[in-house]
Amino acid sequence: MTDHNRPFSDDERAGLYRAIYERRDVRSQFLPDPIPYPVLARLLKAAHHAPSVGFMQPWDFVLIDSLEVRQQVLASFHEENAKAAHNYTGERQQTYRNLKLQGIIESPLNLCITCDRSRGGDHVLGRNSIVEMDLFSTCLAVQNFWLAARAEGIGVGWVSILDQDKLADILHLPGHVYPLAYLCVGYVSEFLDQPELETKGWRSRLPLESLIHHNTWSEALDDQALLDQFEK
Ligand SMILES: Cc1cc2c(cc1C)N(C[C@H](O)[C@H](O)[C@H](O)COP(=O)(O)O)c1[nH]c(=O)[nH]c(=O)c1N2
Repeated sequence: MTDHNRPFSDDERAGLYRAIYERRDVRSQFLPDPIPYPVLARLLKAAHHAPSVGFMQPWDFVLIDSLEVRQQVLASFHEENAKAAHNYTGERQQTYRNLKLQGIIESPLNLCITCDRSRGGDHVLGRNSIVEMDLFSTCLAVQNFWLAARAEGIGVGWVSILDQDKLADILHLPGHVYPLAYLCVGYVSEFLDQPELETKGWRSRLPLESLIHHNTWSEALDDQALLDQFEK
């Protein structure tokens, strides 16, 4: 057996699940400490090892530490967030307005993970029928980055309340490059034990049992032995 085929030890497995369960979207708890380059390099390498359709690797990583650039992005956030608040009324709108939904300036590093839709030419293996597969691949790079960051004690917050075209302009992205994820990145004072939207009463985690279907969408899972596992 080659070394990389060895089974995960209990500790290794526990570490992976810990990163998954204790990863958080961070917006309020950023510390200003810079991320050392060896650590940042490990995170980017983890992102770059995500799966991608046809091994397209459509991502690029735009590292943003300029205050001026971040202020421009923040201005777009404020504009879009003001519009978003109008989707709600009354108490719900007040709750929305009280949510902190970005840490663009407080985090020492912003990172835009982009998707180059033309990488690999016109015919990418596996993207023949469903052309969004490059976007989905880039999301997986985001998740790898996010989980690796959690294992390094670094928080990540995804900010999507932005005007996509303005963001592309601010970052000088060419037309074929899509700004897929705008992330705030930095060490944190703490990781919350639940999603902030849950603690603030916005929305709760759905029961997993209610999301599992059997063979087709219209049939709920009725395998009690499996359902019992989710109680544990
Ligand atoms: C594609 C996408 C886009 C966004 C997010 C996530 C994802 C996946 N999230 C974070 C989101 O609110 C958070 O993941 C959930 O509330 C669950 O919390 P945890 O990530 O488990 O802490 C997010 N959070 C925020 O404060 N502002 C935002 O604009 C966004 N946008």
